[in-house]
Amino acid sequence: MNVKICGITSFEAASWAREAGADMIGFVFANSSRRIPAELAREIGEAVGPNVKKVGVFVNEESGVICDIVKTAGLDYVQLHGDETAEFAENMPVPVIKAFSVKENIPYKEMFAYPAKYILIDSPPARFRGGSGQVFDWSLLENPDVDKNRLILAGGLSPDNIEEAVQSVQPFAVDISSGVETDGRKDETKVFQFVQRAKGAN
Ligand SMILES: O=C(O)c1ccccc1N[C@@H]1O[C@H](COP(=O)(O)O)[C@@H](O)[C@H]1O
Repeated sequence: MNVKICGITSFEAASWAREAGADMIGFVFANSSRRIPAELAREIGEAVGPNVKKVGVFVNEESGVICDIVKTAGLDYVQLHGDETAEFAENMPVPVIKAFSVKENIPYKEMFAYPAKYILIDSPPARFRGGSGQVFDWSLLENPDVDKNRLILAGGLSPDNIEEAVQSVQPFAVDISSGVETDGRKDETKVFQFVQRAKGAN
C-alpha cells in the first residue's frame, strides 16, 4: 500500500513521514490553514531527500503559477483539487493526481478517463476544498468502472479506520491530512500509526 501524508508544514513532520515509510508528502499551495510558501516546501523537500515523492496541492490555480511553484519547490506531482479541465491537466509539467469529490451516481467512466496518472476520491468540500477530515461511504467505490490501480483514497482517514479502509477499498494509495493531526499540527504518533497500519493492512 502506498501512503501520502498531506499538509506538511514543518521539517519535523516531513521527517516523521519519511521515517514511518510514507511514499509521498503533500504541500498545500491553496486556500488552507496548511498553506506554505514554495521556498519552504523546497527546503523541506531537500531535507527529506529523493525517496519520498513531493506533491503540490492546487485548487483552480493559474497554470503559470503552478509551473513556477513546481520548479521552485521541486515537485514530482501536482494534485489538482478543484475544477480543472482535462486540457488544463494535459499541460502540466509533471504527472497529475486529479481529485474528485464523491457523490451519489458518480460517472466513474468519465472520471477515470481524465488524463491523470492517479485519480483521488475525497469527501465533499467543507470550509476548504479538501482536508475536511470527513469520511464517506466507501461502498460507493464498489463499481467496475473504478480502476483500483489508479485510485487514491482520501477523506477522513485516520489511524483508527485505515485498516478497514484498505481492506474494503483496496486502492493504489491512501492520502491523509487532518487524521494525523492534533490541534491542527501533525502528530508524530499518529503519523507512525497511520503509515504502519496502512502498509500492514494489505
Ligand atoms: O489539506 C488541506 O488543507 C487541503 C486544502 C485544499 C485542498 C486539499 C487539501 N488536502 C487534501 O484533502 C484530502 C482529505 O484530507 P483529510 O485527510 O480528510 O483531512 C486529501 O486528499 C488531502 O490531500
